[in-house]
Amino acid sequence: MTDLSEVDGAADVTGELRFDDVSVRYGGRRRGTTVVDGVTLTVPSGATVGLVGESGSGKSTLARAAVGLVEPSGGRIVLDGKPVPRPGPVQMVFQDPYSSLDPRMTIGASIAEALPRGQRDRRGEVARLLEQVDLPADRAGQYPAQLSGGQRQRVALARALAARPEVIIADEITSALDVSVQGTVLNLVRDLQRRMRLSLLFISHDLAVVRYVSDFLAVMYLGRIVEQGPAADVLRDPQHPYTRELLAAAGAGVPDDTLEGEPADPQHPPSGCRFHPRCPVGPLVLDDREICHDTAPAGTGHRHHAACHFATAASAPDTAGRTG
Ligand SMILES: Nc1ncnc2c1ncn2[C@@H]1O[C@H](COP(=O)(O)OP(=O)(O)OP(=O)(O)O)[C@@H](O)[C@H]1O
Repeated sequence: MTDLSEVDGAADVTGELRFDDVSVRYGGRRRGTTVVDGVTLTVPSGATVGLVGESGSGKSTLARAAVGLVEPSGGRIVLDGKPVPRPGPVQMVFQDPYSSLDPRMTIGASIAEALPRGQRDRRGEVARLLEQVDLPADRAGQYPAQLSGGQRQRVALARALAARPEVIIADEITSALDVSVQGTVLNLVRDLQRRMRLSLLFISHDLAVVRYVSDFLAVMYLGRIVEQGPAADVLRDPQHPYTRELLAAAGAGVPDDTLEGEPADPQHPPSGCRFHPRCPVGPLVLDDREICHDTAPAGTGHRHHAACHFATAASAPDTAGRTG
């Protein structure tokens, strides 16, 4: 069984971010809600992992846990096998560049603030960072309100790069942007990731966007990873019924929040397989869906694996009764 962490093989690689059986609970032990539930996921060094799933599936919460904005209630998050140092090597870029930049600070000051202590020639370094995100150095004297949404997101990226990160977590970074600039920001992120050999966890509900940048894909549903693997494999041969739904919706240009079935409610997650109330596959292969109703499928974490009792059911209907 190959874990994504083994993909690169080399032991001395840096920038490998690993979520190891991570859970996050909001609202206290008794009455709280577990919105991330036992997630195991690796962002291999220098690779891009796309994390998809509908709104509320826990993607942002997982990301926030990686940068210390929320505390996991279980499991651990490690960078190259050690607890993630703060601040520094793991940087997050958020959906809304308006709220992530201080409106009272010039662009240059915002970026300079994120530079490591002891950085020499701070002005020159800010200019270099602006250049890296395709902005002229004279923008440094301007304020966020003087920039377009796309330009502000470039500044947010420059600010993240200022900290000399090994890993960038990009959470819906193109969703709030005008459609006309989404492509250029996406290209920029992809180019920077490759050029600087960054590890990138790229979060989006939009599969069309994610497939464009990702080496690996992870699909999240109600706090759990339901499928993960090399992007090409997952896209060519999706194993989980939810992944297939997402792909079909993306192919038809349908927003994922219009998928059929009961909306997922993290406060009352279904028993067994969390997807079972919406699943089109269980009833096809089994007279009753007892196993789907009663038993959570084994988690993912393998080279290409889906957490479904009938993972290959759509492509091989004769697997009825299989419980793997
Ligand atoms: N600070 C919080 N306190 C309580 N519940 C929260 C908090 N933040 C998020 N949640 C809940 O946790 C669940 C997961 O939210 P999260 O934002 O991680 O999902 P997501 O997949 O990123 O969705 P979206 O794309 O809409 O942000 C949701 O039900 C949300 O309402």
